[in-house]
Amino acid sequence: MSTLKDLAVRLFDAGAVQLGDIEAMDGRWTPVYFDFRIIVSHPEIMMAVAVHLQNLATEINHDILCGVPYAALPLAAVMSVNTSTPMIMKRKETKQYATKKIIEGVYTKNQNCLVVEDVVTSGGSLLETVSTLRHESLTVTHAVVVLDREQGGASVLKANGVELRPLFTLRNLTQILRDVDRISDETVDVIAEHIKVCQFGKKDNFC
Ligand SMILES: O=C(O)c1cc(=O)[nH]c(=O)n1[C@@H]1O[C@H](COP(=O)(O)O)[C@@H](O)[C@H]1O
Repeated sequence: MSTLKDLAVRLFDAGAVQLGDIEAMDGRWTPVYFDFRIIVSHPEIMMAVAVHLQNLATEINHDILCGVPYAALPLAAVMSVNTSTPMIMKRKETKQYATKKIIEGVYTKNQNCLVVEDVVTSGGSLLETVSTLRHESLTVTHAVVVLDREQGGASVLKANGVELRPLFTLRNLTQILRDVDRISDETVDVIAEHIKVCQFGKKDNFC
């Protein structure tokens, strides 16, 4: 299995990391944006990310997997097949005809559902999925994610009974990329400052 350091470099070289003044979700700005959707075009990277997430998942009691739509759906699917763990899919909107479902797949009340996500910033997207799953009487206590941007999402999730297990944090990922000369010291500093001033769930944040 590739190391996390190898994986970070492969993600960067595949174009998953964008630097600059970038508009992220909900009109917020960031000096670095991670687009992990590109891994659908790189099966070997997809497999490596899924296997690393599976390893995190072995320490968490779960019966079923659910990826946050859409970026984490293929990741959850690969994990499901690799580990023979059933998966369900949360729709973005309730289907308007026939089954009228919000969740696709088979599940039963009180099953432990492990949520899979690509990026956590404020924790909002993940929480939305958790709340739908809980509404369907599934138990959710943990989420595995590729990247925790360390901008308050983990605390928000913890306050809502969800423990986050990330493969990377924004600081350790930027440090890895600095160590292999993919990014400059200046970029590391800009990102560190962004993490400091843009904290969700806090009063004085500048996001
Ligand atoms: O908008 C973001 O904050 C974001 C930053 C980033 O580097 N990569 C990224 O994919 N995102 C998007 O932001 C979502 C997570 O943001 P939160 O809902 O604030 O946790 C992800 O599911 C992505 O849609």
